[in-house]
Amino acid sequence: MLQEQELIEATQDHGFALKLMELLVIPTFVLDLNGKVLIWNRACERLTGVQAAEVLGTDEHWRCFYDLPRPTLADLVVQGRGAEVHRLYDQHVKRGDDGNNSLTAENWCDMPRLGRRRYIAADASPICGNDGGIVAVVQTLRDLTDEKKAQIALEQLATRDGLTGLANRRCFDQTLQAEWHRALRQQQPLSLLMVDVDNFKQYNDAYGHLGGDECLQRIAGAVSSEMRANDLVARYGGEEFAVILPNQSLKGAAIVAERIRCRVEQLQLPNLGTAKQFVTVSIGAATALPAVENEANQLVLTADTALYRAKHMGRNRISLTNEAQA
Ligand SMILES: Nc1nc2c(ncn2[C@@H]2O[C@H](COP(=O)(O)OP(=O)(O)OP(=O)(O)O)[C@@H](O)[C@H]2O)c(=O)[nH]1
Repeated sequence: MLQEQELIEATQDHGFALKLMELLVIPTFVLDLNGKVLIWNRACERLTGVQAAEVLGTDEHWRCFYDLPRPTLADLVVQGRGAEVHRLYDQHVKRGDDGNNSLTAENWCDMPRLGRRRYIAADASPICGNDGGIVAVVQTLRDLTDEKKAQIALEQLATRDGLTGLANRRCFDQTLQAEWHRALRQQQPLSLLMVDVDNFKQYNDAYGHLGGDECLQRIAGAVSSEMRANDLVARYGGEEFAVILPNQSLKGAAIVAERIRCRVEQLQLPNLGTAKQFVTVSIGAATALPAVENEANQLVLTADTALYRAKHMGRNRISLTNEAQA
């Protein structure tokens, strides 16, 4: 809050507006048309940990926010580079629609002086002179780190399985639909693996439910280790996992499935009393070339049928079904 005495002093000063800006509780800085810092208010000092004396008259203000050189939002306005805002900032970006080239954006900032990242929302607007021409650009900042972290935590809760950290069933359903439609548009195959732990009831009986939980976590790690960037592995339910393999043929899916099967076997988690003596998985694989007349659910059913066959044939194996043959 402005101190009363400071406010009185400010109003008596010719540079009332400038003084007021310096005392604003909102972190604010102002650049001249050469991109040099004219004002760096106290709230901005507090937010960045950088004193005004260090940046005033320089164009080094980016260092207060980033480890590597890049323009701030105000620089984009000064340089007339507003169109680049989409490339330089996270998706939470919009251009000012008031026709005066103002910009609004949010992103994670390194905050080198503080030594910890902060999520900052910024607004940059031109200050115009009497003739309407731009004389400076003002940038205000809001620290939204706590809100952003809360949002990320909520999103995690909504999409992650609590035990394994994998995508949960809800996330799987949404991703499968999205990938199905993408494959339909791009006329690419979509493959799915259903991975089920063998004789897991026996494992639970022998090692207890907590032991069983730990086993599921180890298997989740083994399955994830075989994934590429665009693949999705989810906990489908209980001791069953599902793997979405976009743009993957049945042959490619079979290779991934076999690698997963081997990887779990190599964990050598003892499951005494079973044929193999170790924890193993059975995997059903299916591939579809999506068409408007069929649905993603059919792919799940087909992969499930293949899984059932793998179990029936003795477990610790993979079984393939091309959807067209199902
Ligand atoms: N520890 C633990 N066990 C679970 C969890 N979810 C499901 N299970 C157990 O997984 C077991 C699954 O048993 P079944 O469906 O009979 O299958 P299985 O014994 O693996 O036999 P096959 O699948 O035919 O090889 C049950 O005992 C469930 O209680 C979980 O989150 N943690």
